[in-house]
Amino acid sequence: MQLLEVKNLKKIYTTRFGGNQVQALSNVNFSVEQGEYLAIMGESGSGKTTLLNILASLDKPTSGEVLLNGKNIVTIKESEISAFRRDNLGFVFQDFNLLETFSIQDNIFLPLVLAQKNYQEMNQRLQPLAKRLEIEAILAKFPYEISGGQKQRAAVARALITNPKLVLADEPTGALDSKAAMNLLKMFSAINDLGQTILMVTHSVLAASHANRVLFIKDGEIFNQIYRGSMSNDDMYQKISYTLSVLASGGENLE
Ligand SMILES: Nc1ncnc2c1ncn2[C@@H]1O[C@H](COP(=O)(O)OP(=O)(O)OP(=O)(O)O)[C@@H](O)[C@H]1O
Repeated sequence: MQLLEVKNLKKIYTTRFGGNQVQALSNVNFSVEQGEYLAIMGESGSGKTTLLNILASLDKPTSGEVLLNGKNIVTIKESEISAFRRDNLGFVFQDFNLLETFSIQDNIFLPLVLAQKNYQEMNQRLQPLAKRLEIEAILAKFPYEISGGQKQRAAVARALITNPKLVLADEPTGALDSKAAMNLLKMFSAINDLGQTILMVTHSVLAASHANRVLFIKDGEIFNQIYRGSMSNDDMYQKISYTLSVLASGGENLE
């Protein structure tokens, strides 16, 4: 079943001074199946953040459609956007975005508090998640007392606790050392194996090599896609590296 459909997406920024126009997305089309794990790559300035912001309903496209479960999120009323985001999407950011004055448990509870769930339900949802993400021992701690890897696992728990249809991750391993990054990627794979749909924007070949499909953006358009098929993570790594090297040399001659 198709969870997300992106159709003819275009985004033109008009700069405040001088009225210059920048075409960040020129014509983006792709869809994501329920349960997929998709990575989006592309050189700096290719339009990844612009795309993610539109998928997160933080920004509007100039034209085009984004359908989540058939509902066009581009036309949702401003007054309904926060609730829509809270009920359908989970976010994982590069720099964790945890509130420093809240305990880890309260950070994870936050989206449910905003959705006015009672404590018993919040706790029932937290326990299996905390176990799976190996953060049971740090729930009472504060962000400044734990490692980057632990912070990111707490952020993943916060993203998952609402049972979102789609998890959007923006460079989730960007601030982690290699061991913590690998640990997080294993957890993402395990979460995806349980059926969670994940869309991750990343510059990291290692991170993208864990996804089931990698989509490359060049100059605001989809340039190429790699499907995992029966490939191992190592095979994916090689193929992604090759595609990025072709992209960096101008994008010609891709086999
Ligand atoms: N608010 C804005 N106003 C004007 N131009 C913008 C704005 N945001 C992004 N752009 C331009 O749109 C294009 C795409 O930018 P975007 O940030 O989406 O790229 P990116 O692929 O995420 O880059 P990076 O990997 O460096 O984060 C770039 O040319 C950028 O300069």
